[in-house]
Amino acid sequence: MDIILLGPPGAGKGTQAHRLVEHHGMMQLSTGDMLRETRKADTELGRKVADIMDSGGLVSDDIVSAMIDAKLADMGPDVGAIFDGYPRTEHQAAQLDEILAKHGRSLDHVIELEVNEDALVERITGRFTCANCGAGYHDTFKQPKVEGVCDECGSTEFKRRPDDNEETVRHRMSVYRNETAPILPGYEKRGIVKRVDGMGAIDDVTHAIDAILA
Ligand SMILES: Nc1ncnc2c1ncn2[C@@H]1O[C@H](COP(=O)(O)OP(=O)(O)O)[C@@H](O)[C@H]1O
Repeated sequence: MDIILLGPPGAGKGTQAHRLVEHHGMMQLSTGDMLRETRKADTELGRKVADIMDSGGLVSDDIVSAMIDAKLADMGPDVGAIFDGYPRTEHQAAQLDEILAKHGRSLDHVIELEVNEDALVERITGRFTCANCGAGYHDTFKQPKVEGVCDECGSTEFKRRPDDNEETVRHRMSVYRNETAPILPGYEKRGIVKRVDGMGAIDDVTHAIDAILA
């Protein structure tokens, strides 16, 4: 089963994708995570990607689609893919259709996490993750149970994303509205869009997604 998790920055796509990986043995394909790896390299591409990400703009469609194509080539046909942060433009959506067809796969659901944009800025600017296992936390909403220690793996190292500041977040929201939201009508015509209230508790959102996948 292949699905897209869709929603603005901070909607909780990454959090829910991690849970789907744990509960359903699916594979998370996050172009944001892939690009964060790419930017670490001291190469021309790494520096270009870092500049674009820090401004909140979009990396080129061909670069991200090639990354997705390469990941799917390595995946067994029975492992479900969770597309997280991809596709983000109408061109990427068309590219994904071609890539899926090439690998003999198809989309089952596009799950849209519906959220209130004003709340997102607070969510995003307060978030941080475990540097070791990637577990997500928040200054106000979800501190580790023991201060400074990851609940999941015990690590004491945490990190914040450089693009999680208010100015960049607001730009990423407008990019979502202008570039990404327009891909929804195409999927709606195919009857595969499912909407989930992304403002509820993390567990409630997970239950709603589980019900769609069941
Ligand atoms: N599919 C994509 N197409 C173009 N750029 C992307 C794509 N995925 C991620 N990026 C780049 O990486 C940044 C971070 O993406 P992501 O981790 O998905 O964060 P968020 O959903 O919180 O904005 C984006 O702002 C953009 O610059």
